[in-house]
Amino acid sequence: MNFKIAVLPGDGIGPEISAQGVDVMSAVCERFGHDVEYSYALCGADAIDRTGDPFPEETFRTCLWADAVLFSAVGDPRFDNDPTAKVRPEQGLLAMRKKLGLFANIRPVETFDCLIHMSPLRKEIIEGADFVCIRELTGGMYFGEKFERDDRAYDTNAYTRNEIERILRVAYAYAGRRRKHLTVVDKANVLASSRLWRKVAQEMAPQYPDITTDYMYVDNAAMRMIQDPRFFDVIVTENTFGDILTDEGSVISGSMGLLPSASTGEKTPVFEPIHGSWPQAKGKNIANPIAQILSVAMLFEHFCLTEEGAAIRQAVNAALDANVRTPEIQIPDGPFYGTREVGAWIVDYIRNH
Ligand SMILES: NC(=O)c1ccc[n+]([C@@H]2O[C@H](COP(=O)([O-])OP(=O)(O)OC[C@H]3O[C@@H](n4cnc5c(N)ncnc54)[C@H](O)[C@@H]3O)[C@@H](O)[C@H]2O)c1
Ligand SMILES: CC(C)[C@H](C(=O)O)[C@@H](O)C(=O)O
Ligand SMILES: [Mg+2]
Repeated sequence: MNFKIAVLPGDGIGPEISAQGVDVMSAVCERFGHDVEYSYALCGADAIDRTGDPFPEETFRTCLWADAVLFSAVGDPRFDNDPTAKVRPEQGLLAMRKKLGLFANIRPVETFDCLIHMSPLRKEIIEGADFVCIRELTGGMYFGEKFERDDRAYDTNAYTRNEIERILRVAYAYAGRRRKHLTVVDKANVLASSRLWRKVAQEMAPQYPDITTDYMYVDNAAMRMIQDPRFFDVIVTENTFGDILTDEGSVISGSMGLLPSASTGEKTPVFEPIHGSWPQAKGKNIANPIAQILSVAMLFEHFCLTEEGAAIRQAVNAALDANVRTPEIQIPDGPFYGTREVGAWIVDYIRNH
C-alpha cells in the first residue's frame, strides 16, 4: 500500500511519543514493502500559539488528504489553569473528531502477562481481562448546547436515535467477532438521554440473537470494571462515560501509557493514545510511547494488514518481557529506558524479526 499519513504531534509529551510512532510506522512499512509519506500539521496549544486556532483549516486539509491520522496529545497547563480562556487546545481535538465524523472510538483494554504483578489490582482479578470499550465520540455533553455566564453554566447531554443506532451497530459488529457479549452502559435511572440509549438498544438486541446484550448503570460498571473485569467483552457507551471508564481501564493494563485507540466513522480515521499531554513529563524522555505505538498497530489492522499489526504487537510484548520499559512500569531498581530508547528497541526488533 502507499500510505499518506497526517501526523499531529500536539503538545506536552505529544511530539516525543509521536516521533516513536512515526519510526515504528516507517519500520513496518519498510519490512512489509509499503510506501509511506508523512505530512505534519498543527493542533492544540501549539496551533493556538502559531495561528490562534487549535485546529487550523490547513490541518483539516492535511487530515482529508491523508489515509489515516496519527494523533498524539493536546493540552497545556496555561489553559488547564485558566477556566476563563475562550480558546482551548482540547477544542482542536474535538473539532478534528467532529469535522471528520469520527463517531466511534475503539478503546481496547488488555493485560500484559509480565505486568500483571505491577497492577494495584490483584493478579487473580485481572489475569485474562480483555475487553473493548466502544465510546461514542461526536455526541453527548461534549457537543451539546453549552451556556456559561456569571454564576450559571450548563452542558446539554443530547443524543438522537440515529447517533445511538450507528454506534450500537459498530458495537454489535465487534461483539460478533469476539465473545458475543455486549454491555450497554448508561445512567437510564436518571438521564433522559440514557433512557433513549436503552430503548434503542432494547429494540436492536433481537436483531443479534447470537449476542448476549446486558445493561448496566455507569456507576455499577465503574465498580465492576475493577472488581471483575473479565465480566466484560464489549462495552458500548456515550462519550463522557467512555472517556472516564477507559482511564479507569488503564489501571488493569498497568499504565495510561499503554492504551491505544482508533477513532473511526465517516472521513479519515485517527489513531490516538487515550492519554493526554502529561505536561509534567514534557522533554524528560520518560513518557511511555507504547500507547502511541499500539495505535500504529490499530492503524494497520484498520486497513486489514493484520501481519503488520501483529509484528508491532510482538515487538511491544518482547520489549515489555525484556524489561525495556519506561520508568512507570519498570521493576524496582531496573534499568532506565526512556521514550526514545523504548521506541528504538521496538523499531530494531521489527527490523530484525
Ligand atoms: N487525547 C488527548 O489529547 C488528551 C487526553 C487526556 C487529557 N488531555 C489533556 O492533557 C493534559 C493533562 O491532562 P491529565 O494530566 O488529566 O491527563 P494525562 O493523561 O496527560 O496524564 C495523567 C497521568 O497519566 C499518566 N500518563 C499519561 N500519559 C502517559 C504516558 N505516555 N506514559 C506514562 N504515563 C502516562 C501520568 O501518570 C500522568 O500523570 C490536559 O491539558 C488535558 O486536557 C488530552
Ligand atoms: C482532551 C479531551 C477532550 C479528550 C476527551 O475527553 O475525549 C481526552 O480525555 C480523551 O480521552 O481523548
Ligand atoms: Mg480522556
